[in-house]
Amino acid sequence: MTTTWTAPGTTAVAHADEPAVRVRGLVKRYAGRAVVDGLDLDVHRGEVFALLGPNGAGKTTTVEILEGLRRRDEGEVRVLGDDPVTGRRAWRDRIGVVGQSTGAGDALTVRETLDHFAVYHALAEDTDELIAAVGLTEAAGRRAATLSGGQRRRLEVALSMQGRPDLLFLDEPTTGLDPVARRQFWTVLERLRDGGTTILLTTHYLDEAAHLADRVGVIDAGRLVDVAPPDRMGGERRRRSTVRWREGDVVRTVVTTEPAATLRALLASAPRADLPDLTVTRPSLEEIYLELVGAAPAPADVSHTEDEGVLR
Ligand SMILES: Nc1ncnc2c1ncn2[C@@H]1O[C@H](COP(=O)(O)OP(=O)(O)OP(=O)(O)O)[C@@H](O)[C@H]1O
Repeated sequence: MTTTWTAPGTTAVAHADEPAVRVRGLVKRYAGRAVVDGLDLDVHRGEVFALLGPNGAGKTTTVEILEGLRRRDEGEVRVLGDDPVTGRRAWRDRIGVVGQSTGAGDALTVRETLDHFAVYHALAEDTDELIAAVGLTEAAGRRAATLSGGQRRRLEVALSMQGRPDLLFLDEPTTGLDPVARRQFWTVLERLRDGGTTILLTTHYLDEAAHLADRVGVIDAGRLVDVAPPDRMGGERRRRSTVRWREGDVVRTVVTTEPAATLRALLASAPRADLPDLTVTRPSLEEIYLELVGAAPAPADVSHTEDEGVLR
């Protein structure tokens, strides 16, 4: 697996300053209920963007609207400069899609599957190169039905790359894969990104978002509630540190935006005291995410304690 993939459009982009995806005020209703509710989103060319959010938040609905598979009720959507509703074959060929369920037939081998689907593309990529790019060379002669979950996902990615897309959509690409297969899969995606392909993926794995994404968007109840690089997600909340130590059997905690000052005060107040189990931690992406989607206590809970540096 040494091939670096190069998306052809990256060398001849017509509107280089236009984002790959631009969404404004997107609304989708089912039975009168808005499941996407005024969503704004930009995905820049060449970036990996991860969409996170609880079950039912509207991720798949949004992505399928961008792919042209579902119709929107309101809002503006531009994908590679075109409206997906009117996108023609040339536009569709610039887009790769990996959905939640597989579309690959089981009776054909990996190589036969790729050859079979090649006819759907105006300019299909060479089958052996695709197989090498996703690391399936050893399994090229095996029937799709006998592939493991991870190998199957690779085959789907190979299929999605067949038209040499500029933009790749992946809906929960690593769900069900074991930790080793997930990391191998990340390598495939990183190679695509390095070749210039823009990637929009949805995931429930925060470590996946943190590892792969240039930017993460959190969607909740059909709206984007935060967008940032993974290490800056949560804005001010991110700056909160928790200083924790043990006094006898009691664990003491201070939540503060100035951990150095807290540590100095602590040491000054008890110069000879030991501070067993002392730790200073920042909120993880998972903690920030849980707060953003309302599944963890809001930061207001601790801000009073933070300001006063009260031990509790
Ligand atoms: N065809 C449909 N008809 C009616 N309701 C739908 C339809 N498709 C989706 N929904 C509803 O829209 C909401 C958003 O669904 P969507 O699949 O976009 O969520 P999601 O964020 O992708 O969730 P998950 O993480 O579980 O995949 C859900 O309440 C779902 O039940």
